[in-house]
Amino acid sequence: MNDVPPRASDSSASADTLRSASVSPHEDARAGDVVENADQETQPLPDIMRDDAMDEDAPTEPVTAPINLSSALAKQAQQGNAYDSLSQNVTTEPSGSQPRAPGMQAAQSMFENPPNLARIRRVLFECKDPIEISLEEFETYWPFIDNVWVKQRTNASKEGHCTTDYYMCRLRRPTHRTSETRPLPEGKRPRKKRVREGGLCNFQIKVVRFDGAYTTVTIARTPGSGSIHSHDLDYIDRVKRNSGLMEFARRESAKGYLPSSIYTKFQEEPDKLNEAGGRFLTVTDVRNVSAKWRIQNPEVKLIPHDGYQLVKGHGIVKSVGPVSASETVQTQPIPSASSPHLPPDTLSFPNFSLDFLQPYLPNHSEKRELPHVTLSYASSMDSKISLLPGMQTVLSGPEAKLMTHYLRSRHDAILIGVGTVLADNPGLNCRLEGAGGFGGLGRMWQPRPVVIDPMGRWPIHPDCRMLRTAVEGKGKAPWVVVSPGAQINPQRLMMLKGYGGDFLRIVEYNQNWRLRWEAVLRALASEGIKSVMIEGGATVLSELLNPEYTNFIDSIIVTVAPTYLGRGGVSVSPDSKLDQEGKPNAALNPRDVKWTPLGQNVIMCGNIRQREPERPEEPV
Ligand SMILES: NC(=O)C1=CN([C@@H]2O[C@H](COP(=O)(O)OP(=O)(O)OC[C@H]3O[C@@H](n4cnc5c(N)ncnc54)[C@H](O)[C@@H]3O)[C@@H](O)[C@H]2O)C=CC1
Ligand SMILES: Nc1nc(O)c(N)c(N[C@@H]2O[C@H](COP(=O)(O)O)[C@@H](O)[C@H]2O)n1
Repeated sequence: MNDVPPRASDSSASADTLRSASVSPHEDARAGDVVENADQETQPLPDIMRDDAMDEDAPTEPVTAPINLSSALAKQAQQGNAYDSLSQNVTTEPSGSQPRAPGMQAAQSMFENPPNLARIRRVLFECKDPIEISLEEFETYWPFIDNVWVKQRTNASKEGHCTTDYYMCRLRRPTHRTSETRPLPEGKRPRKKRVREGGLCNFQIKVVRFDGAYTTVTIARTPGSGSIHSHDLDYIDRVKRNSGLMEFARRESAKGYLPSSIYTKFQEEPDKLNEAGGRFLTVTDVRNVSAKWRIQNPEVKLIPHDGYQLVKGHGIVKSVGPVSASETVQTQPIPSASSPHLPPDTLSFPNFSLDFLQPYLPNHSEKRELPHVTLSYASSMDSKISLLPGMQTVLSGPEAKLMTHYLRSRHDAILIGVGTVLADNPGLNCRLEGAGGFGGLGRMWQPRPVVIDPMGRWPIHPDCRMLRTAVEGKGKAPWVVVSPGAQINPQRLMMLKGYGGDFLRIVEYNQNWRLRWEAVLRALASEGIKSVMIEGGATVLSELLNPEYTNFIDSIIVTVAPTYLGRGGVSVSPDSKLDQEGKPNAALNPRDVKWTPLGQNVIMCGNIRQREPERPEEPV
């Protein structure tokens, strides 16, 4: 299978696992480890410096005479523009100034976008014609497009009046480099690297600065360059953030604001954020900028912006009413009141206490190798989770449903087997009011759906609820865990990636030729997942309740429904167990068990794995 290439950072693991992949195939089982998940949301790709891409002797004169910025904009407007939003500002009015009602206070914007930024980014990305601009214009706009370009070399004229910088598109060169084995400075962790195939885009430009009576900068394609990029600007914006945008984040960090608060505030101005190339900005990007500032200012206690608060388990949420300093950390999120603008499937935030869940929930401050795993499903009195194989069956009452969505919001990922996807076509998002897409910002509280589909049985298409949910901004696109034998054609791969999802390839099997759960969990951990809620279905749950997996399962939260589904139903039941004398024994007894009535259901919470004792605070 070569449509999902191995990732450089996993080279040692994949080498091992590829060895075991030569063992004979089986429907649900192949050997392995993750080979790729090129989700680039949070990983700025390393800069690529070059050597051979440009021909030194190639003529460097532009083919046509350069035009200035306004002509370039006018020309672009005539040609029509496929992906600038209609709302983009086309005047030269600074985009920060919006008409205001008399007496209205202007809310402080996070952005100081220069005029026409979206369009000028496009002009500087496309470089259709040579363009001559003033030095001031260059210095204003270039930082917002510098993510596209990687400098190759500089030539200066003998008199020093003319400097030419040669750039190639970031996607010209592969990210994989042999310098990976270079020793790292003490205390530095190796950077997670993504492999990108080289030669993707042959777009090259030169930036000629001429210092005369006044300084001009000419930007033009070089003769060896392709006439267009092989991708759009969004693609690059997803791969790497530009430095103009990150400067806004740095300025807010220097005011002592929490990265999550800065990120939240950015998301409140989506037009300006997109205009500045920040559509794919992540909270990790902001954290990286903030971390640099904090090295110089370690004593500063970071705070949320005015009108926001840090809510345990949910990050930054908008405050309702005035918030005093002592209230900045609360245990209960307070969502805003229902509004007609919310989608019709919005669930109101539980107005009853869910504190009983707390001891069984992930503690993200805990340092651990594998994610916290919660098994959570709804069962009948006779341990059935559906009436018939492949038939979705409602067992949770309204209160238990809200609880399930709350649990989803408290986990980084929701995992199910492909049998459940085929039976239920689920959304697997959090639909509580206040979650991203339901009145919340970005993908706030939204977990990552993960589907175990070793042979690629799921016919993923844009109508699947998980993809529709992602497109509507109401959840994240799924990651599909496959084995090396899965036939994933490139169109399918590109389609899923286009939605923000991905395939994770696992090449490790257990003795029954099933994917090793430890490898699945490790793969998720390596993608930054700290907690996983496993919802089903019957095959997945029954397997994980067996003794060999109890070390990986932290807690179990079962919604028990007052009904018997009967013998034809689909059971959740681990294998039978015998004691040392060969007598039948209980297969599994959860510990620290608590039963809590919730509407017509009863919720059984228990621990499976021994919990780490709480570590005492380290003395300062
Ligand atoms: N009441 C509830 O809370 C829930 C009920 N369900 C119900 O469960 C039923 C579906 O259950 P199942 O058919 O058992 O499907 P399933 O969702 O457990 O998926 C089973 C499939 O997943 C893959 N798989 C799982 N673990 C694997 C491993 N370790 N290695 C390799 N492949 C692995 C295999 O392809 C296997 O055929 C549906 O009727 C659904 O409605 C599902 C989730 C929750
Ligand atoms: N907690 C719970 N109670 C039930 O009665 C159920 N049937 C399920 N099923 C699980 O929820 C998924 C559906 O999710 P969406 O509502 O589509 O987001 C389904 O696939 C099962 O995993 N769960």
